[in-house]
Amino acid sequence: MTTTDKQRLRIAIQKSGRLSDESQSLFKRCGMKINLADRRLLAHVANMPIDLMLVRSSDIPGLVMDGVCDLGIVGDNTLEEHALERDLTNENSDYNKIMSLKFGGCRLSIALPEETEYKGIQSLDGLRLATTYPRLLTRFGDDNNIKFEFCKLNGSVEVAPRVGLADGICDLVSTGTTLEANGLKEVEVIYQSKAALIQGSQPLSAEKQKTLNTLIPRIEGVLKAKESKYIMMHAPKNKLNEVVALMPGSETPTVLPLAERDDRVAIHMVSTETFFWETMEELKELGCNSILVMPIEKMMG
Ligand SMILES: Nc1ncnc2c1ncn2[C@@H]1O[C@H](COP(=O)(O)OP(=O)(O)OP(=O)(O)O)[C@@H](O)[C@H]1O
Ligand SMILES: O=P(O)(O)OC[C@H]1O[C@H](OP(=O)(O)OP(=O)(O)O)[C@H](O)[C@@H]1O
Ligand SMILES: [Mg+2]
Repeated sequence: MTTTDKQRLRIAIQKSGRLSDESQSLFKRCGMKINLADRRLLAHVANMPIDLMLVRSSDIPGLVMDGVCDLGIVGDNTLEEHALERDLTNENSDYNKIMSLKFGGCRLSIALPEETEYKGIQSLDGLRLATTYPRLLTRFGDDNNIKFEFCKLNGSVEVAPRVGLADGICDLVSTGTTLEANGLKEVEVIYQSKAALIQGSQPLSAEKQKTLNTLIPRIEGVLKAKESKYIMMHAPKNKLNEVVALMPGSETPTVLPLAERDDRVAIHMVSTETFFWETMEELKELGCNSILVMPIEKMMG
């Protein structure tokens, strides 16, 4: 490893799968020019001292905990499962969660064949469940005083009950389509997950820390901008307070006069929460018109 390599912040992200596009696009929006040649597993960022390591998501917690990578983007589910596994074998399981990101939302749930009558948590005692997450499932069992048998599968978990491998499953659910397609019903949610940016517990060199200090506000800015909208409209001057009160998470609006209209003004403001059609309809009822809702690319300060 050259000295220059040592000064470059190394970040592990998923190579391909549910988190890979969002992870790359987050960093691109932070201004990184990523040199992603086909099949290259260590991508240099051309304009910042950062390298992206493209790996399986299940390897990311270990790479960060062992200090091979300085940072990583991984689902809470994978992270927590790996940490519990390492605790069991007395391996280092330390990490810092820098922030939760706003993608990769899913839940870890227990599901049973649709025809099984579900009689509450205690009725799960003694069942054999297929899962990729035996540690999280055991913790749920311990918290509820029940025991499971496992069948560890790393993919296609939903097929296990149909082929007689298990009584039910414990797997990730987002829309519920996969459960439905496999004749399963969700009976208990045991863990809620989102993608997270994590850091190893080892201190960073001064150069790497400097890069991280630049990167964090940029990520926060991108995440904030994602939910925020720039809103413009024309509003009746005498309804100004009611209009502003309707705006979700808005900061002080800019109020501008309109040429040749004393009774109406133009309002510009940033709304930091999801802006719904219903709000636009209410604004219209208050007499607003020319309502424009525009995406914001970056935010700072
Ligand atoms: N259906 C889903 N909807 C939203 N997020 C999901 C969904 N399934 C998984 N995830 C999240 O994305 C992460 C990666 O899932 P994905 O299926 O792409 O990879 P994997 O097969 O679990 O892992 P690996 O990269 O090790 O092969 C999961 O750990 C979870 O946090
Ligand atoms: O509730 P849904 O929206 O249907 O999503 C749930 C499915 O998504 C994940 O698998 P994925 O599609 O990532 O396939 P994999 O088994 O290859 O990881 C998860 O393991 C479920 O099978
Ligand atoms: Mg998957």
